Amino acid sequence: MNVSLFHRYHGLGNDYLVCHQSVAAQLSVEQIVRLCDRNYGIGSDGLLIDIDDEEISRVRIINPDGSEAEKSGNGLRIYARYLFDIKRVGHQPFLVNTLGGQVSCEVTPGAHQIIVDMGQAKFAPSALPANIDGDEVLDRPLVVGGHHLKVTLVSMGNPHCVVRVDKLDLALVQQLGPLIETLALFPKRTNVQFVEVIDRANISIGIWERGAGYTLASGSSSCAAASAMRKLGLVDDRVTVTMPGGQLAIAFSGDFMVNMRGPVQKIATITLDDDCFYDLQ
Ligand SMILES: N[C@H](CCC[C@H](N)C(=O)O)C(=O)O
Repeated sequence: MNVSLFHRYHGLGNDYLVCHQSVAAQLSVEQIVRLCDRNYGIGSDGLLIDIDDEEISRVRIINPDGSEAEKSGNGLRIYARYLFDIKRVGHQPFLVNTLGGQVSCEVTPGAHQIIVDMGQAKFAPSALPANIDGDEVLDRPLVVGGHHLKVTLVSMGNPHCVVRVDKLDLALVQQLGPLIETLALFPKRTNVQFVEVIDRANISIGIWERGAGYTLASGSSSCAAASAMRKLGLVDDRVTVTMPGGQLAIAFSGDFMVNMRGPVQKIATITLDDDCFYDLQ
């Protein structure tokens, strides 16, 4: 493997490695899983692959379990900052293509606050996909692990099962998250958020990510949770989403078009040693 540079960033403690497609082309899925391992690899909540040989920059989002995600909110803010750092973009808004659709990004002055138009929240179960009839699943009863839940299904390009609770309990997120993620109801699995509505402008969420598990923050989860609460009429058009890792600002326009604004920080540029993969066949 030639010199393999990885750029490590985080958005509210949800961290990603970024690499160029030429580096990723040399990696097997097993090696990407190893890269994301926090003991045997560099450690990360996922890998962002920069595809720069198309008219519009494209990012592939790989979860720590090797599965590919259609979209990532923190991932897109980090990718936008990476493109700014390598001088492919400036402070003018620019388009980025993802598996889950095209988004518009903007790096604000100082490059620590990034704005992403995340596209439209969709409530049809088929958009996730979910094996359930009907146009929408809103505050629907669902029993999981003996707990009687109220769930709303939302797609941000990637799937989300939003559980509304009176009081957020992060231990319950970690207990029920993996059960919900892998329900047969979700043929491509799902991300999971538990949501407590604080008032019409504030929600608190706990996150269990598809293919990544418990994370401190999630941009697409913030968009999905805020959209679900907006759909239920419990919040207005501007919502601050508070997570263990910090806060994101969500704003709605039109028909559930979702705008997200939040921080990104660069941690390090890392040169990977081939020996990291020595014990892999
Ligand atoms: N694990 C997610 C992708 C990353 C989402 C999260 N890190 C974000 O910031 O949106 C999925 O499989 O859909």
